[in-house]
Amino acid sequence: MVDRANKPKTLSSTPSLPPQASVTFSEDNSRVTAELPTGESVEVLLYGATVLSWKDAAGDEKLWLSEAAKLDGSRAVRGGIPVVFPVFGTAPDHPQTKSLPQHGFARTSRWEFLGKSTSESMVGRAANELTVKLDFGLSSAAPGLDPTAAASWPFKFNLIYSVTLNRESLTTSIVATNDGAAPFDCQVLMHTYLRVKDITTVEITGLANAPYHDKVDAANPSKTQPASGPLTISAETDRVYTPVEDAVTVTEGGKPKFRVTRDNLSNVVVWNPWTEKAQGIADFAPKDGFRQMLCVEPGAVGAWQSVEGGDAFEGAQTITLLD
Ligand SMILES: O=P(O)(O)OC[C@H]1O[C@H](O)[C@H](O)[C@@H](O)[C@@H]1O
Repeated sequence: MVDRANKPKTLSSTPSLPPQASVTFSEDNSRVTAELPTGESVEVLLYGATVLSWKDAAGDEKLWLSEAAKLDGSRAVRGGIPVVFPVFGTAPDHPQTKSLPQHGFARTSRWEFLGKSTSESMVGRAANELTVKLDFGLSSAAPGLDPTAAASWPFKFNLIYSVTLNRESLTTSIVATNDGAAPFDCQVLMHTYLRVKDITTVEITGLANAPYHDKVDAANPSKTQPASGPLTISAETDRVYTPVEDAVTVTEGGKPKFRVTRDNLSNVVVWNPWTEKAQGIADFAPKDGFRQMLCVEPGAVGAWQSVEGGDAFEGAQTITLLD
């Protein structure tokens, strides 16, 4: 007699396949959102092509966005990931860019949504992992271009900005093409506001031995990060690093949280306004919100990138979730 309870199980002839999963996607005239079948999501405002939100599968937000951020196109978004182009800060001594407002015009122009693409890979945490890429464009001929740009920066250019989401990471990349004959100089930066729970328990590694420009210490700005020990934040911090290492890691409460890697972006700005500066920033809310944010901003801002007619500058950041 066959002992049915102990009979080895045999595979059925056709293994059951997972249901066809796809990316959920929505678009209106102000923003674009995409959600992976596993729940991770990203939301991008056309104004500035600003990433407003990046959530993991559990719905936990990874970016800090001010409660007073203007999302109506009246000013650059305070939080998320604004795109800085073609100047970081202001450059009163640089003839081409001296008339531009702080951080240029990419973050104050309305970008066009160019489309989405999805791909599947077998690598990573899960087989059949989906990746979604959202592409945005801004050119010198675009109707959404900030009018101050047209008046102050008379170059022919085309920008493609791509936001790529998968289960573990978010990548933002830019291609800045010179469509004219005259060369132009530019700087590029991704002004990422990372969300943390408590800035006093945050440690930043990957900056060892890195020279930096300390914007808070105007009298003595040229410094070098010590060879050992992480960077911690306990006061206003505004530093333009040129890291020696490839990745900057943010840990919180001793646990790795984010790894930020760069492609062709040789600088990393670390910014936290702390108490007084936050008080003075009109769209920064709540005023103690600096405790829940840390800007880690990959960019090419230490020098000018000179782009000849027909050439392009490309750069990217990838933020990987470690927790
Ligand atoms: O107020 P914003 O123009 O958005 O600039 C916010 C901050 O951006 C960067 O991190 C700069 O290094 C800071 O000096 C600046 O204060």
